[in-house]
Amino acid sequence: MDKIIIRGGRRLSGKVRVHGAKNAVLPIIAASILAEEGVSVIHDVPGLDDVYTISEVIRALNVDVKYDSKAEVLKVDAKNLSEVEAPYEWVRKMRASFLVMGSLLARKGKAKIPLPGGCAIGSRGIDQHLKGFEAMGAKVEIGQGYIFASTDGRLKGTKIYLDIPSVGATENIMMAATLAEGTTIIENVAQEPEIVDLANYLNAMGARVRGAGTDTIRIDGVERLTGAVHTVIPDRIEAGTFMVAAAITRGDVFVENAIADHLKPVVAKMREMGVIIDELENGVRVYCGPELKCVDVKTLPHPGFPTDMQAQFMAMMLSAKGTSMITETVFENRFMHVDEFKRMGANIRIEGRTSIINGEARLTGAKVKATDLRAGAALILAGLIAEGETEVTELHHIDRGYVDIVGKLRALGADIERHSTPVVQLVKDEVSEGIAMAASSTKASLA
Ligand SMILES: CC(=O)N[C@H]1[C@@H](OP(=O)(O)OP(=O)(O)OC[C@H]2O[C@@H](n3ccc(=O)[nH]c3=O)[C@H](O)[C@@H]2O)O[C@H](CO)[C@@H](O)[C@@H]1O
Ligand SMILES: C=C(OP(=O)(O)O)C(=O)O
Repeated sequence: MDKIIIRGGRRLSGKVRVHGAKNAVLPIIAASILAEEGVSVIHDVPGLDDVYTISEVIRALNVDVKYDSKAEVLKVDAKNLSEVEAPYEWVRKMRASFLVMGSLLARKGKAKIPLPGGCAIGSRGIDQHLKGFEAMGAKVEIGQGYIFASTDGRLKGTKIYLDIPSVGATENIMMAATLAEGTTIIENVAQEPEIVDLANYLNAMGARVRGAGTDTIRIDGVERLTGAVHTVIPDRIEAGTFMVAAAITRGDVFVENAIADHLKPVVAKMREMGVIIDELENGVRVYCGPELKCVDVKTLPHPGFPTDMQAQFMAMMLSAKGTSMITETVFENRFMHVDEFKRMGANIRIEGRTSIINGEARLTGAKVKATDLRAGAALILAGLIAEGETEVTELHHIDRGYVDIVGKLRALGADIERHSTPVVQLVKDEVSEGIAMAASSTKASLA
């Protein structure tokens, strides 16, 4: 069993570089299969387990995918796309696999995808995705654990109002609409930077998408799309995680590549806590004095405070003066880290969708498990200030979304190491073109 060991008490300083965004690259890879000809060359693709998973999904559709993990470049040639069924073995590993549905429906007129199911942080419905496809003329059937969608001829452009500004539904419908007949207008859409990045990539492929980043997106359907060159935006959640790492250890860290504009609520709340953040040309410098103040945070769709930073903020609140509160409005079960923090000596109370966090906690190292991706990151952050040794397990969650978090924190001065089983290490070392994909299959079958 892999584990991360942290001995707390070190102040972090130096520079850390943020990788390309997981939540931008996953829909972009799903969109790459829309291209009837030409190769897409996608830069700044992080070597994450989730990237390997979605790559395997599109490979199963007979798409040629090559990943150069050193250069972080992914090449996709989708001209031979022939299959329409995404394999359960990959979809069950990662919900975002469902994002291939819109592209498949648009390009092949049908798609068969296993129901992604719930996950630890919530039930995570897909009704808004399906409502969008149906409004465009698709017939959707659910049975034997699968969703089967089909259309006679092209999808038809129409007006769709989302009941909630779902990130995934916005992306899936956007992709489907690129090849639809006529104009699709989607209202009450998600406005995350990752939506804008997807729209930019689709437009580079020849699509006509306008309004991404606002609450209404208009897509004028085109006949065909071709491969395109694109560079993925930096990961704002990875950036935020390192910003918290700097503040929680009362350190001084330059987070290179962080785009402050994408991090407005995070920056604002950290400043409210007393953290100093200098917005520089190529990143942000984060430092602070010995004392942090308590704050209240409510997670919301963008441009509100991101739910994906909630657990990391809770770790930081444990070291602040006074009582902080977090209200989680996006996912109904995203407080699983609370019990793990308690194992480290935290005093936190949950009342409905709100956590009440008592500050100035004297955290002590303990054996804890990552219950989901960001919970895992938050436990590492807590370990950085805990007295003694913290051991974090269930690292597959963390590997979905952070490239070498241990190496990056160690380079900043943290006392942290990862203990891997030899066979996993062996697989991880396989990095040349194409081999990384095979390695991930091997790794998955070992998981
Ligand atoms: C790969 C990716 O980009 N993942 C992000 C994406 O997830 P994801 O796209 O799954 O998140 P959504 O915005 O769709 O979900 C937000 C909420 O809406 C609900 N919902 C969603 C769709 C639907 O059809 N019906 C429905 O009820 C979900 O259960 C959830 O409670 O946005 C989340 C919210 O910012 C982030 O935490 C995830 O990191
Ligand atoms: C919840 C997350 O991702 P996903 O939607 O891929 O589960 C996340 O990135 O924190």
